[in-house]
Amino acid sequence: MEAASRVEMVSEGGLTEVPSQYVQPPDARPNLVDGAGDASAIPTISLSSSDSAREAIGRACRDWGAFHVVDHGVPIHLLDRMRSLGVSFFRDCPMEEKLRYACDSTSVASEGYGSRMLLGAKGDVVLDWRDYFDHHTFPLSRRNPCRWPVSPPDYRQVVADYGDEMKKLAQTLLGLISQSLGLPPSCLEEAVGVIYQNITVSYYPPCPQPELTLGLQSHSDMGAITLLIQDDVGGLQLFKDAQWLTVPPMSHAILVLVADQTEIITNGIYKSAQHRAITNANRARLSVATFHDPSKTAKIAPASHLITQVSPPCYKEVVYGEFVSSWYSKAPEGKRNLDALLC
Ligand SMILES: O=C(O)CCC(=O)C(=O)O
Ligand SMILES: [Fe+2]
Repeated sequence: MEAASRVEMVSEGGLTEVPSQYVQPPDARPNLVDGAGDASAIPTISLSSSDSAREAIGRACRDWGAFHVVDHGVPIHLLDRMRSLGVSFFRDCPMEEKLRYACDSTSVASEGYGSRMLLGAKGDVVLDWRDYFDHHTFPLSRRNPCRWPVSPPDYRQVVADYGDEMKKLAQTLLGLISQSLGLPPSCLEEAVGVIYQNITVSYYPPCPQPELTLGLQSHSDMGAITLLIQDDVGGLQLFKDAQWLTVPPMSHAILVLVADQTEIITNGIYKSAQHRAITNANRARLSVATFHDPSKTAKIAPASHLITQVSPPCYKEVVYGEFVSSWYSKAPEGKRNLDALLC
C-alpha cells in the first residue's frame, strides 16, 4: 500500500470533509444522532475462581460472544505500558521513521505499519478510518522483533512479554470455555492446534465526519479467540439483539471476543462476536487486539463430542487458510463468511 494512504496523513491539516473512499454506504453508517445503546451489561468475570468463572463464561459465550475478564493474572502495568507504547509509535514517531516499518502491501495480514483496505458491499472499496501496527508473535519461528519499532528502548521486550502473557491467558480461557460445555479442558486447544498469535495496535485519528465513517467495519474475528484492551476514549461496539451497543472502556480488564473458529468447533452453541469501531471528531483512539488463530493448514470442524443424532453438525469442515483467503477477498460484512459454512 502506498504511504499516502495512511489515515494519519489524510487527516492532517484541518481537513473538514473525509475523502469519498472513507464514506460508508448509508446502511453501514453509525447512527450518532440517536446514539448506540450501552453495553455496560456485558458480563465482567473474575478468573480468581475457576468454578464460578466456568459457568459465567458459558453464559457469556452463549448470550454475548464477548465478556470482560478481571483478576486475569496479567500485570496491569503491562497493559498500561503496551497502550502507552502504541501511543508513542503513532503520536511521537516521525512519519519517515514509521514508514521504515511499512507492511508489505502485496500480501494480506503482513507484519508492520499499515492501513487496511477492505472491499465494500458492492465490490467497491471503502477504507477504514484506521492505521495499525501488526506484530507476529507466535509461534516463535514467526517472531522477529527486528521488524518492530526500536524505540522507546523497551518496545520490543514489552511486546514479547505482552504476547507471552496473552497466550497463557488465551490457553486458560480455551480450557474454561471447553469445560463450560462439559468437554475435556484440552478440547478447544487441540482443535485449534499450534496457536498463531498476532498483536494489532489500532490507531483511529480524530475524524471530521464520524457520522459517515467507520474506524473498522462490522466483522467477527476469524480465528479462535481475541483478547482486546482499549484506551478511555471508547468506540468499540458489539452487535447484539439487532442493535449496536458501545463497550465501556475498563482499563484494568481484558475484553474476550469469541471468534469464528470457536463458533465452528462448538457447533454454534457459542457465537462469535460481531463488532465494529466508530470514530469521533475530537480524540484519537487506541486499541490493542491480540488474535489467537489456527495454522493455515488446520482443518476446523465441530467437535465430535458435541455431535449426536439429535445435534448434527451445523458447520462444514474448513481448512483455516481457505477461510482467511475468502475473508480477505470478499470483505467481512458482519458474519457472512462464517454463515457461508452453515450446513
Ligand atoms: O479497535 C477496536 O476496539 C476493535 C479492533 C478490532 O476489532 C480488530 O482489530 O479486529
Ligand atoms: Fe475485530
